[in-house]
Amino acid sequence: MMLHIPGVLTPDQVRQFRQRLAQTDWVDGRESVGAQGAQVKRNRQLAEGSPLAKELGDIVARALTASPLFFASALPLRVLPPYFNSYAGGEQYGLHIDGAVRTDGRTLQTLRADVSTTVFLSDPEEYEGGELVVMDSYGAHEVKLPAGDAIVYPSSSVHRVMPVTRGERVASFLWSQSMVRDDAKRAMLFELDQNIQKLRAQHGDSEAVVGLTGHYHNLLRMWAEL
Ligand SMILES: O=C(O)CCC(=O)C(=O)O
Ligand SMILES: [Fe+2]
Repeated sequence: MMLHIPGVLTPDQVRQFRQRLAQTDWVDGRESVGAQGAQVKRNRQLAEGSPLAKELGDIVARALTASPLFFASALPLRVLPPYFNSYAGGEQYGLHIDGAVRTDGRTLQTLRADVSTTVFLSDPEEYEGGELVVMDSYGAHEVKLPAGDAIVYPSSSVHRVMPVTRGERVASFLWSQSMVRDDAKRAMLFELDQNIQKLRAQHGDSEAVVGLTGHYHNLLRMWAEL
C-alpha cells in the first residue's frame, strides 16, 4: 500500500530545514548502499554521522511518529533515524529494492525494513524530473509531492527516482519495521481503521462501532509481532 501523508512538516520547518541544508556538506550517496544499489545510485546525502542529520532527523522522526496516518498505515515498531538526500544536475537513483535488514551506523540499531518513507523537502515547481516511481502489481506509480508531505510505501517494492534535470530535489527518507510485516495485512488493517473512524464520526460509539473496533484490535493481536 502507498499512502500520501500531507503536512508532516510545517512550511516553517521546511524553510528552516532548507536553509540549514543549503549550508552543509553532502557526501556521495553510495556510502550507505549495497552492491546492487551502488551501480544505479547517483545522488548526494548527509553523512550518517553528521550532527545536522541527527538534529533534523529527530524532528522528522518525531513529526512522523506523531502522525495518526503514519501510525495507522505503517504500524511502526521501530523507526531508524532519518537520512537526507539531494539530487541535481541529472542525478537519479535507478531501479532498486531497499535492503531487507538495515543497521544504522550511528545507533547500531538493526531492523527489518518493512516500510519506506520519503518526506519531500522541495516543492514540485522547484525541479524537473525527480519523481519517485514505485512498482506494484497495478503498475508504476509516480510520486512528486509538495514540500512537507510524505509518501509511505512497502520496502518490498522495486522503485527508482527519475533524473533531476533542472533545480534540486531535497528529501528526507527513512525505514521502519512494522508490527505487521506483511504489506497486504497492513493495508487491510488500515482500511478497516479508516472506515471505523468514518462510522464513528457518523454514529458515535454505537454498539456496531465498538464491535468493529474490537475486531480491529483482535486482528492486530493475531498479526502483530513485537
Ligand atoms: O529519494 C527518495 O525519494 C528515495 C530514495 C531511495 O529510494 C533510497 O535511498 O533507497
Ligand atoms: Fe530506495
